[in-house]
Amino acid sequence: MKFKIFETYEEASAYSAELLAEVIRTKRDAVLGLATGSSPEGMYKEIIRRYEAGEIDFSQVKSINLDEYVGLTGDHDQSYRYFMDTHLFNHVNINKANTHVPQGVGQDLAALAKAYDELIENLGGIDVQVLGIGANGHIGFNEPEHELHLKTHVAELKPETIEANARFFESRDDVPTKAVTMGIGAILSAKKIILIASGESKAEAVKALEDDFISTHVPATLLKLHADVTVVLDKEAASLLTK
Ligand SMILES: O=P(O)(O)OC[C@H]1O[C@](O)(CO)[C@@H](O)[C@@H]1O
Repeated sequence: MKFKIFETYEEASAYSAELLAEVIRTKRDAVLGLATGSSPEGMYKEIIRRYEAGEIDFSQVKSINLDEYVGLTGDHDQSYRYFMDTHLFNHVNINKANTHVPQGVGQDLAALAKAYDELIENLGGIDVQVLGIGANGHIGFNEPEHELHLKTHVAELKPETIEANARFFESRDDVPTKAVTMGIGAILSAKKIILIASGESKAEAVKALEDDFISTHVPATLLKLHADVTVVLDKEAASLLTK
């Protein structure tokens, strides 16, 4: 695991954008595993800037997102499909048919989850997976538990996650209590992983990435088992690191 620490969130975002751009430069039809939330927002801004400067071509790129709230359709302004459209896809020349976000609405979410894992396989796997991290150490919506799922599944959100994400909704009661999320297996099968964290609220979870343990109670620590993870931090998120 490599730690890259920057003075500001903007610098960290520019660095993450460069890592992602590098993957696309190397492989025009790369499969990007993408994340939502506030952590990667700055990276998407920088990616759009680079696209507008003619530095990145998305015409062959495919994307697969980590998660989606159960109960929200893609046109809901807090759905992760809506986030991806408005923060990235609507601004670059990606073919929308090549962008994938789990469906949070449907008769049989378990069947849809199974189909999502098949889709990842059919795409040929994920070339680079972008991740944020929850203050409780979650990645995607793989929340701290005794056991974690390898495959895409419906997850119950922890009260602290509902609390943290309430800032995006009108009230806490509007925050969905469940989400469909890729499992730890798909995340760890990505060839390369970029984890972005910003702000003091993430410092403790980030510290767990440095310590010598893995635990399903801090899901992000399982990333230590992966050979190519870059953790991109601003100085506040890095404030408890000893290195
Ligand atoms: O980046 P944020 O908004 O702090 O959220 C942390 C993580 O938790 C999630 O909300 C759940 O996947 C992600 O979207 C994000 O990476």
